Formats: sequence, structure tokens, C-alpha cells
Amino acid sequence: MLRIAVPNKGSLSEAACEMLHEAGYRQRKDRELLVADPASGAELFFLRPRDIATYVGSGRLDVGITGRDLLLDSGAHAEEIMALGFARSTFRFAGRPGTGSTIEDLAGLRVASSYTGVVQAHLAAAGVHAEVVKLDGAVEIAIELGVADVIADVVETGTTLRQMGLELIGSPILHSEAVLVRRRGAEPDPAVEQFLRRMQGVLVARRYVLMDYDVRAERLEDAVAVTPGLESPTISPLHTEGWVAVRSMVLREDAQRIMDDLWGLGARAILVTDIRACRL
Ligand SMILES: Nc1ncnc2c1ncn2[C@@H]1O[C@H](COP(=O)(O)OP(=O)(O)OP(=O)(O)O)[C@@H](O)[C@H]1O
Ligand SMILES: O=P(O)(O)OC[C@H]1O[C@H](OP(=O)(O)OP(=O)(O)O)[C@H](O)[C@@H]1O
Ligand SMILES: [Mg+2]
Repeated sequence: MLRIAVPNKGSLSEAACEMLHEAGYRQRKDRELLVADPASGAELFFLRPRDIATYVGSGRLDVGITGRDLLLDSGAHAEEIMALGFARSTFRFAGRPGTGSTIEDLAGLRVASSYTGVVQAHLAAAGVHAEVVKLDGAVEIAIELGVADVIADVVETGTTLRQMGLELIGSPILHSEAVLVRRRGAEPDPAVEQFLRRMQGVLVARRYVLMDYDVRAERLEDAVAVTPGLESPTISPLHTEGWVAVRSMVLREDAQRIMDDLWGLGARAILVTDIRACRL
């Protein structure tokens, strides 16, 4: 049985569960901590996101979904094996206007964060000595409440910083998103490989659409240049002489532009279909 660690709450939880569902795994009912999915050969463990790298690093669980920032902060013996494209954020220093503009300006100040591992490593790498104050959350209010001069926290839209009248200091400490993690140096495992193919299939199905269209045979090469597909498009003869049907995968974000280009080449009956699942 493949043992998978899944975030049970917070920003990662819903999107992680959605992705596993799309990959064919059983959904959690109520607030179960353990869901057996024998049909998929897996057991899902619903854990605090911050603990997931620790469990996977210990080797007790085979693979987990967590944030890159949480993985780095944990110092666990685990490594990122696939980026999942959701819960994207940056991790930044911020302070009241005038506090500073570079990391060197933080020397001697108190820095509040929930990610003390990441912050301490980053300050040490820059050779900056500052006191790190550990908080559990709502870190942006720490300056207002007088326990810190600077914060280091997750920034997505920047709304929370603006609400508290804080400004960014220095460049991003890291760029984070949800990731799959595995124990460092773990042996190759067919069950993990199969899980990765399922998850990769979801990423591809989200990123690409299928495009079908009919085009005159003499314009086929021009059309194929617009829709080369991942390997090569499928070409089928049409009953009407001189026309062919083409099927190709295209990036979802490019679909409308490609349809415009194909139309300009005389293509007609251009159809776009979602991909529900795939293995490439
Ligand atoms: N606003 C956000 N946008 C994108 N990602 C976020 C956001 N807030 C937190 N994350 C990401 O979620 C992960 C942290 O999840 P965690 O559940 O510990 O915290 P949380 O989402 O803030 O939940 P909590 O309500 O427990 O504070 C990290 O990888 C972090 O980068
Ligand atoms: O840049 P923004 O779009 O404002 O998002 C970033 C905020 O979102 C998260 O907070 P959350 O609501 O999870 O509360 P927390 O600080 O208690 O974790 C994170 O910790 C930041 O505070
Ligand atoms: Mg939070």
C-alpha cells in the first residue's frame, strides 16, 4: 500500500484533495484522519501541513503534499519531487516604511515569523545577525503589538501587508507552491512511480486541451505548424475529398489565439475539448 500524506487544513488542503480526487483517489468524508483506498492501492493520511515533511522524511509515509516553504522550514530529511502549481506565494521580509530596503538593514532587529528555520538560514547565509521571534500566525500584526521590528511571512496578493501598513524589504526569500515530497535517498518504488504518473496526468490535463479541426489538405502543413502537438498531431481523411481532420493537444492558455490562427488558414469546425485524465 502506498502511504500518502495529505494536508488536513489550511491553504493547501482543499486544492490538494481536489487534485487527488482528479487523480482517482477516494475522497475524505467527515474529518477522517485515515482513508483507505484499496482500489488505488493507497492509504491517505490527513495531517497538519507543517508535519508532513517530518512524517515523509522519517520514512513512515511514502510521499506527501506540502508547501515548499514548509518543507524547507522543517529541515526534515525529505526532498521535493514534483511542483504542483497551486498555493503559489513568495516569502518576504516586511516592515514599517523606512525600516530598510535590504537584508543588511535588518541587523540587530527583531524578526517575527512562523518559519524560523527558513528565516534563520537566510539571515545566516547573508551574514546578518538579528533576533528571530517565533509566532504561530497572523504575523503581520506583530510589529503593531510591539514584539518585533520586522516580519517574514507568506505574501500572496499583498493585501495583509497593505492592511497593516507594511512594506516589503529586500528581495524574495523564496518562491513557494504546493509540492510532492519524498524521503531523501528513498529507493525507486513502482507504487510511487505510478502515483507520480497519476499526478502528472492531472497537471497535463489541467494545462492542455484537445483541439480538433478540419482543413484543406493543401493548408495542412501550415496548420500543423500552428498545432504541432506534444509529439505529432493525428491526421484523418475526411469523406469530402481534399479535406483532412486534425487532432492535437494545445496549451489551454493559447487555445483562443490558435483558433484565430487556424481560422485564418481556412480551418473550420474547430472544437476544443477538456482532457479529463491522461498518461503521456
Ligand atoms: N494566502 C496564501 N496564498 C497562497 N499560499 C498560502 C497562503 N497562505 C499560506 N499559504 C501556503 O500554505 C502553506 C501553509 O499552510 P498552513 O496550513 O500551515 O497555513 P495556512 O494556510 O496559513 O493555514 P492556517 O489557517 O492554519 O494558518 C504554505 O505552503 C504557504 O505558502
Ligand atoms: O498576501 P495575502 O494575499 O494577504 O496573503 C498572505 C497571508 O495569507 C496567509 O495568512 P492566513 O490567512 O493563512 O493567516 P495566518 O497568518 O494566521 O496563517 C499568510 O500567512 C499571510 O498572512
Ligand atoms: Mg496562515
